[in-house]
Order: sequence, then structure tokens, then C-alpha cells
Amino acid sequence: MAAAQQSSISYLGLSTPFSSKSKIPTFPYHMLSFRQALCGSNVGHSNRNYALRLEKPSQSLKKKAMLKIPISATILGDLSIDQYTKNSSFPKGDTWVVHKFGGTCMGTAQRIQSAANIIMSDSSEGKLAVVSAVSKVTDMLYVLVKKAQTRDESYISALDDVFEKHMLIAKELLSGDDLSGFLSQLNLDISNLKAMLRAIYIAGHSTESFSDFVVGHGELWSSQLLSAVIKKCGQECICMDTREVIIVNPINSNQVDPDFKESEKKLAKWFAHQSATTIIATGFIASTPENIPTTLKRDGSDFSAAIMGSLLKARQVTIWTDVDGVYSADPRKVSDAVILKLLSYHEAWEMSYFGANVLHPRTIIPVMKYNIPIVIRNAFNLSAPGTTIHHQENGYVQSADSIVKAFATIDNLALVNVEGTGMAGVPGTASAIFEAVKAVEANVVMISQASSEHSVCFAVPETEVKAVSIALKSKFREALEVGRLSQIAVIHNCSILAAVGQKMASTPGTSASLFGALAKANINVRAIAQGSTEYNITVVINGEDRLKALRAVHSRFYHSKTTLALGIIGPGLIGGTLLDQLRDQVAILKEESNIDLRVIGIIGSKTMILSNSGIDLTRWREVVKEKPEASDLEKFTQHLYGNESIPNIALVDCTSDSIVANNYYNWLCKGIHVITPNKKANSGPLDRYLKIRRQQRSSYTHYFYEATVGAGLPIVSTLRGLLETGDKILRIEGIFSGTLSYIFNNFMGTRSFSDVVGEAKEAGYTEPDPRDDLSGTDVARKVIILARESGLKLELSDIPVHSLVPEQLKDTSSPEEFMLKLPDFDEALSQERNVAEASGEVLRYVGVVDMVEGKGQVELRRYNKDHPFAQLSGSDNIIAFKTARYTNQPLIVRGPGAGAEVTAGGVFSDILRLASHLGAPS
Ligand SMILES: NC(=O)c1ccc[n+]([C@@H]2O[C@H](COP(=O)([O-])OP(=O)(O)OC[C@H]3O[C@@H](n4cnc5c(N)ncnc54)[C@H](O)[C@@H]3O)[C@@H](O)[C@H]2O)c1
Ligand SMILES: N[C@@H](CCO)C(=O)O
Ligand code: NA
Repeated sequence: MAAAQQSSISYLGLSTPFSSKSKIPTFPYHMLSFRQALCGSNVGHSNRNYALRLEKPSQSLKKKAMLKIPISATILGDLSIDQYTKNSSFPKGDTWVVHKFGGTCMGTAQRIQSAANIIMSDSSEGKLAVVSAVSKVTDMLYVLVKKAQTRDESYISALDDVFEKHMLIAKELLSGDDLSGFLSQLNLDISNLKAMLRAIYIAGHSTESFSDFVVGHGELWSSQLLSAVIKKCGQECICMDTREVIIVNPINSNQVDPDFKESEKKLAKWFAHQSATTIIATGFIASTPENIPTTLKRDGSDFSAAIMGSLLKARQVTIWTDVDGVYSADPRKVSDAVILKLLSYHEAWEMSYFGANVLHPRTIIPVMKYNIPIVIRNAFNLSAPGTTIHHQENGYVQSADSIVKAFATIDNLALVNVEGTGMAGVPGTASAIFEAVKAVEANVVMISQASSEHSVCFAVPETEVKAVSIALKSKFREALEVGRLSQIAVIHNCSILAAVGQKMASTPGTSASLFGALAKANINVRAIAQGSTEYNITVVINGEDRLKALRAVHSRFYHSKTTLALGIIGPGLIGGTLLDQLRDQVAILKEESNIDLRVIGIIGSKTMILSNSGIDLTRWREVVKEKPEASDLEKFTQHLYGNESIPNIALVDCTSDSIVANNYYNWLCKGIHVITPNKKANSGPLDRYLKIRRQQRSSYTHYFYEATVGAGLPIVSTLRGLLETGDKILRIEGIFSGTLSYIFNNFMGTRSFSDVVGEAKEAGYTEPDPRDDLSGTDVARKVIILARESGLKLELSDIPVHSLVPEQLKDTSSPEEFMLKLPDFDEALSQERNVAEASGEVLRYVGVVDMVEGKGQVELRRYNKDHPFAQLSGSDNIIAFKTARYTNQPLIVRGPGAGAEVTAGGVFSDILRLASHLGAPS
């Protein structure tokens, strides 16, 4: 009693076994008279001590108070605020946890009930839940103000909609007294708002604090709804209007600074008046030091939660949302992005800056100060553990973590490049540049300057670059005129790709891996910046590369599957067999080797089909017939190149068309890998061949063509192995034609030549036009391919061939007609064979690369029956490499050198070779 008399405020202590429904006055509004407080909506608790706060209490007021207090209450007498605080539930140490439920978690009655369940199932000693307004309500309220301000009468019906929305939710959640209590408060608020909006309507003007006041109602209602639900379930619970607790200083129109000292005092006072272990607090709203209602602006409710967490020195702040946690990259852009279990405050900070859907950096600051962990969890998937953002010592690393935690892009940027010799060593240049940028209020997203100081480049939003460029050109007009500056250039349509991870700071080679991945995806880097904290590396790339870049770097660091998009050109014998082989093997490759091959297009000579995610290979033959488009190789390539989801693309040319081969160079320039059994590019014009190989060698784009010689036999790779290890090729000699091998292995006794050719064609050994085989051209092409591979600069015309195509059939119009007429010429070839047989020899069609003489040959030769070349069977090829190391005994590769299965197998193994170059595990 004595203590209270010294103060103008008196606290009347009560001890009461009130039921939770009893209306017990507490005194949040010190401006209110006692009577008003008694009628207020704050609800007391059972079996606790309470204080009634009386301003300048008179004896009669005290008496009145006692009369209003339910019968079972015992008046304990006046207490000083200090005494009261000791008795109250004022937060102690880490007994409190904070939950935050955003608008989506408050979207429907069912969701509000789920939020209530989450709070109720938390067994912490003290729980404070910060809530956003019911989803969309904040926007609806802003619109109201705007309408009223612009004298648009429809604000009235819009306000009715707001009422309706809350009423419907309340009716679903509550009943009886709970419902009528909520609705009468809602009615009161709505009619007050109506009056206020009317005033705004008449004035045709609103102020920021008016609109903040109006908009703040969303949180008042949602917190009342949630607390009513919890109470209905029998748990005690109290609402906190954070305008009574959180004090902030506005900095500008979209930022405020919390005043923690003042807020702490306010919180102590708040607890002096209430006793609660479960509190539902309004997000988003606060007061200025002058007690004027305001808001925390963007991301307000997260910020409220963080501020409350720090004021309560909470043990943890949980942000409930609709995603399972923070992803390693935007999962809409990177399908195999993973949820990060742990993030440091700094990492979260960096990521949120780069647009990742995490907390706003400033919402992290209040909890960082006390090392309070923030957990991001999915309110709709409680089984997901979420992401914990916590304090992580520098240098402390978790071994299981990826070095780079996350990747993000910022789009729609322009790069400004200020260049000139006059900048080097001139202090103040950078300052002058950025003063000009500041003057037009542009936001500089990143800056990079090489140490030569001849250029400064920085990125700004595309929408601001025009003003920046004009400002700079005007500021540096003189410097540009006299040549101290050479140019102020703008590069439009850029994106920033950022890699974030605290562990990067202590891991050499991180940037090498990052840039390696970008290079492999053929992405040009325009500018680079890395802060000295090394928590992030930022690169500027062309806007159109952003998805490809994001996916390429993400898969590099997360060892996600080496995903390769394939376009198959020519689903004929080889192409079709390849598709069948892929069909049978892709699942195994994915499972066992982390290689994800997806055929996203098949094009034939007449029709094509395109797919974004990958063609179902189990029924590719049906799919190609279902809804084909007319063939258009340009469109086909564009489809592959422009695919949004897979950074690595390869075109597999299974035609024998030289027009298709004409495109290889351009494809390689674009970063599209090329794989082919088609010999036309490598045996065609020397210039084209050299251009293709130069391009491929100077880039990270690959070109593989093992199946062009000896089909699936390792001929090209053997030759490369010899050359690359420094061996010297002297001579390559062999039987290179599966068709001719088959023919001469089977052209015996009474068999006719044309029959055997028919069999070879039937077996799939011949070229689409068998004359290519019989004329020796196919062998000559292979000789050229190996000769060029070995370093000789030969044209196809440099190799004389011995043709087996009868002169009269050279110009028959089609392969079919040729096959029809061939029997007429059987006799001549039978004679040649008989002559050879008579002398104990066999005919063999051989090709030679003579590196000593620098020439190639293709001949029909006779061999003794015990010569290795005479021992072949089927479509066998045999190729002998005579080299400096293999001089006495050549290195020999022998086996079937034609046929659908072995050839397609060779192409397939080139595809896997490509995957391993792209980083697949061996
Ligand atoms: N058959 C073998 O044993 C073997 C061995 C090694 C290499 N090769 C090579 O494999 C390639 C394919 O041989 P194949 O036997 O499968 O031939 P094929 O005639 O059965 O198949 C070629 C397919 O390509 C299509 N095509 C042609 N031009 C096209 C174009 N411009 N655009 C799209 N599609 C087009 C054709 O319609 C056909 O479906 C040839 O280059 C051949 O030299 C074949
Ligand atoms: N037609 C070719 C196919 C293999 O390149 C041959 O018979 O050898
Ligand atoms: Na081969």
C-alpha cells in the first residue's frame, strides 16, 4: 500500500480462480479510465495474481473497482510496479519461444485451427505467436484507404468484404459467446473504420499514420481469432497488441528502426499488467515514440517475430510458412534443389539479399544479437524438419555440407561500364561515379573494378540504367571529350548469379569449380565480384543464360545427376537402335552412375517431336507417330538450346546427311555437344573439318565420333590414346568396311555377289546406299578420318579408290533400283574371285594410312589364306596400328565393324564419355 501511494499509478492486486471466460480487466491502455478498462476486451486467467492499474486512483474509484470484480476475487491491495513485476510472468531467460504465422498460415479457418494446434502442442513454458493478417487482408485494407482517398465510393462495399471475410472464418471456428464476442468487436472496429474512411473520403486525403492505423486492423483481428480458437480448446491465452510494445523510428517510407530500449520498457510494463504463458501478438504493427500507430513496412511480421524474440531473449523463433525450409536454389528453377538443414546468419543474410525466399536481412539482425536460432518450417508439412538459421563460428564447418550452400539469381539488371585511362591512380573517380548514381537514386547491386583501375563496372536495375547513363555522361562530359574517359557503356539484359556459403571462405578452389561449371555450360561471364568475407561470389551473365547458369552451378556443387538433354537426328536403323538401347539403360544409369539422360527431341527427314521434360522412351516409336510436327532442324535445335531446365545439351546425328553435318560448327559454337556415327563432317571438305576441330578444342564443348570408324570398335579412341601419350604413328592398315568384309567372307563357292550384298544390306551393315560401300568411298572416308586424326591434311579426292560398283549402275536413281539391277553383273565379280581362289588367295578390301609417305590408299588386294586379314568372319573389321612403340608387332583391334547394335552401342558410349567429361562419376 505504501509503495503505491508514492506513485500516481496504483496497482490493485487480485488473486482469483476466475474461469478463462471471466472478463477481468487488465490495463493495457493507461490513457483509459478505470471504467473503460473494466469494459475492455482483455481477458483474464485462472488462479493467478493480477494487478489492476489505476491512474490517480481515488478511494471511490477503488471501491468501484472492487464492486465490479467478480465475487471470488480477493483484493490483495496496492503493489508497486517493481513488486508486481517480481510476481508476474515477466520473461525469464530462455523460457520463451516465438512462433510466427504468415498470411498463408492464416488464410482459412482450417489453417487458423492448424496454427492453434501447433501452438498448443508446443510444451515450452512461455509461447508467443506473432500473426500476420488473414491472407490478402492487408492488401484489401490498403485498397480501402486508397479508394477513400480518391473519393471512390466503393470503399464501403470493399470494407463490407473485409467484414464478411472475417465473419465467415469466425463462424467456422467459433460459436456461442466466443463467436459473439469476436463479432461484436469486429462490428465495432468496422464501424470505427467506416467513420474514419468517411473522413478520409471527405478530405480526399490520408496520411501515412491514418493508413497504418487502418491497415493494422488485419493483425488485430487475426490475433483475436487465433487466441479465441486456443481458448476454445481450453488453453489459456492472451492477445498482445504490439502497438503497446514495439516502438520504432521511421527511417524512410519503407523502413523503420526498432527502439529496443523503449520497447523493452514497454514490454516490462505490458507484463506488469498481464500474466500469460501463451500470447498471440499482432505482427506488422508498432508505434512511434509518440505513440502513433505505425507498421514495420515490408516483411513486417517476420520482423515483429524477430523483435519479440530478442525482447523476450527467446530460446528460438520459428517462422511458419508454406515451404519445407530454405532451398539450395529456387526449386521452381532448379528441380533438384535441396532443403538446407542449417544456415548461418550470414548465409541467410546473403541469400535473402539475392532474392532467395528467406527472411529479409533486417529481420535477422535482432535475433543475431542474442544468438537466437530461427527455424523456418512448413505449417502444412510438419514432418519436414525445416531449416535452422543459427550462429556459426567462422571457420567452423560441417563436413557434410556443400561448400557453396545456395545459389540465386537477380534478373533484369544492366551493367554499366565506365572506362578510360584517366581513371587510374586518380583518387575520387569512384566517388564521383557513385555520386552521380546516387543523385538519380539508383540502387547499385554490385560493383567490380580491376586493379588496373582502367574501368569500373557496376550493375543497376534495368529500369534505372537510363537515368544512370544520362547522369554519368553529363557528369563526365569533359572527361569524355578530352579522352580521359573512353566510354560509358551500358550492357542491357544481364543477370547476377550469386553463390553463397560461409565455408567458401576457407576452401580454395571454390571459384574454380564455379567457373568451371559455367564454362562447361558455355556461359560467358561478364563481370565478377567477391566480397572479402568470401561469403558470396557474384558473377554477371547474360540474362538469357540465367537458368542454365543456375542449374549448371547447382548441379556442380550438389552432385546432382549429370543431366544431359539429347536430341536424336535420324531415327533410322542406328538412331532407332540407339533409342532402344537408351530405353533399356537410362534408369540404371540414373540409379548407379548419377547420369540422367533425357531425349527431348527426335527428328527424322519428314517429321519431328519435341518434349520439355523428356520423351517416354518405352514408347518412343508410338510417340513419334502421335502428334508429329513437320521436320525443321532450325526449330529443333532451338528447342534443345532454349530448354529451360537442362544446362547440358547434345545433338546426336544418326543420319548420313552432309547438310546436317554442315551445322556442327554452329552447334559447337553455341555450346551444344555433338555426337555422331555420320562420317560426312570428318571426311568432307578439309576446311570445314579443321574449323570444327579448332572450335571444339578451344571450348568446353565436345565432339565425339567413335562410331565413324569400325562402328563400336575402339578405333578413334585407340588412335587418340597413342597420339596423346606421344607415340608416333607409322602406318594404319586394315579392313575398315563391315559390308565388304562380310561380302568377301561369304562370297564363296557358288554364291552370287548380288545375293551376298543383299544379305549385308539386310543385316544392317551397309550404308543407306550400298554403293557407298561397294564403291570404296566408305572405306576412303574412314581412311581420311584416321589420317586427319593423325595429322595429315588430306581431302577425300586425294585417295584413289577401286570401285566394285559396275560402271553402268553408278548413276541408278535409287539404292533399290541398284539392288534390282546388280544380279546382271554377278558374273564379272565371280570371275575375279575364282582367279584369286585358284592361286590360294582371298580378296580383301583394305585401307591404309601411310604416315611415312603422308598418303592414304584404298585397294582390293589379294591375301594368302593364312594372313590375319584372311581369317575374318561376319562383318569383322581388323585394324593394325604400326607405331614407334608397336613396331615389330602392330597393335591390332578386331571385331564386328558394322551392324545396328554395335554401332548404336558405340554412339551410346560416346554419350557416356560426354557425361563423364561433364562431371559424372567414373
Ligand atoms: N549401319 C552401320 O553399321 C553403321 C556403322 C557405323 C556408322 N554408320 C552411320 O550411321 C548413320 C546412320 O546409318 P543408318 O544405317 O541408321 O541409316 P538409315 O538410313 O537407316 O537412317 C538414317 C535416318 O536419318 C534420316 N534422315 C536423313 N536425313 C535427315 C535429315 N536431314 N534430318 C533428319 N533425318 C534425316 C532418315 O530418314 C533415316 O531415318 C550413317 O551416317 C552411317 O554411315 C552406320
Ligand atoms: N557401312 C559401313 C558401316 C560402318 O561404318 C560398313 O559397312 O563398314
Ligand atoms: Na569405332
